[in-house]
Amino acid sequence: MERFGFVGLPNAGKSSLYNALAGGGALAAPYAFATTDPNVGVAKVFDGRLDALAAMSASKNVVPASVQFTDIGGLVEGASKGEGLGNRFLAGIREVDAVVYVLRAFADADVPGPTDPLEHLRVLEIELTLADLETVENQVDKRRKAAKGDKSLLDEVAALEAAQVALAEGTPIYRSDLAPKVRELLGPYFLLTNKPVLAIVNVDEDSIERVDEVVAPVQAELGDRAEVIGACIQLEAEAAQLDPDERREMLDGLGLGEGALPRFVRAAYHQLGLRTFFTTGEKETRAWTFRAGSKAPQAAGRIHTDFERGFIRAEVIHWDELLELGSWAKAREVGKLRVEGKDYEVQDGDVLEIRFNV
Ligand SMILES: Nc1ncnc2c1ncn2[C@@H]1O[C@H](COP(=O)(O)OP(=O)(O)OP(=O)(O)O)[C@@H](O)[C@H]1O
Ligand SMILES: [Mg+2]
Repeated sequence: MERFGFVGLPNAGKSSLYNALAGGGALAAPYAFATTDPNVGVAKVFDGRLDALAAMSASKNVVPASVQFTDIGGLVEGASKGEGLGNRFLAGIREVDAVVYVLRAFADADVPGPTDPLEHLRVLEIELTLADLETVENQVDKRRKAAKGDKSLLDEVAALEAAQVALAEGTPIYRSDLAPKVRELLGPYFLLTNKPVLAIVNVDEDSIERVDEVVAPVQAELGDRAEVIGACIQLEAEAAQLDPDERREMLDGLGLGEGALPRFVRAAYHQLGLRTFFTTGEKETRAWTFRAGSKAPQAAGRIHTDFERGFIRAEVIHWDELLELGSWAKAREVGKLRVEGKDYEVQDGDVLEIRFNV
């Protein structure tokens, strides 16, 4: 399952975000290094399309897509050199698929630390960049030597050298102009700044009405390199403790609609290049995750490896078209189910039925 790692300074709201997504379980406290060991949880990907399809099919079981996330301890200036519990914390996110920056913008006299999200961003990126620079410096000579005997490594060495230049200038890889191909060659080094980034700006309750204003400078700084979302994580975490009806009432009362979390999880999901297809029936309606650009057999393989191995064809209809027709049987009757073969590129929102033979 795809995994996100939260990073941020102490008291930024990482554990609160974890609790908001997981419905509790992590210690959120107004002192630095409240979190010492990583918390790993699973978040459902809220998806109105899934609920609509489940209602249409009167499904007994509804299964949303889900992603994993890791909450680690706060990083401080010097973390890359072992300050605080830095090195240990950083190890906890080496292998995540994407990084979520939790940037504090809330003021609270009882919670120590800076409240300017740009300052959080600055310190955070310095630490991640320095940690990566150290990794690259440790590897580049070794790889150069290895490349003497194995010319196939030359591209990788060039990629490391390019990364070293960018990082030494203080540029995180994801913000550098390194080509996608070069970034791919750096994959084996699990660089922290070579992952997609999503930022969440944690505002105070009084600022939720002008959240765009608070988010703007961060979005301006990151440009199109990262998506930025504003939320009062504390409120979202409190809402997450309630049962669904009460939660809706609370969030609605605050003018927050469904709340920021569903949007956050969807954005995170999208950022990773993840997409959803559905299967639906009386027994179950389910959302399945696949990578953007996948062909039908690979996408079907997310359901079961046999579906990929023995793939024959898929019957396909887009979710909204199916919903309009009202049932799978009706869609078949009026000839709206498309028959697609091995080369079909599955689209986000497709509803599939797989024919296979093993
Ligand atoms: N939007 C907010 N407004 C007010 N208080 C908040 C907000 N978000 C979080 N807090 C509070 O700030 C404190 C720190 O939050 P939390 O423990 O989630 O931070 P953290 O990033 O996990 O810190 P650490 O790195 O020390 O583990 C908690 O007391 C939490 O309740
Ligand atoms: Mg914490």
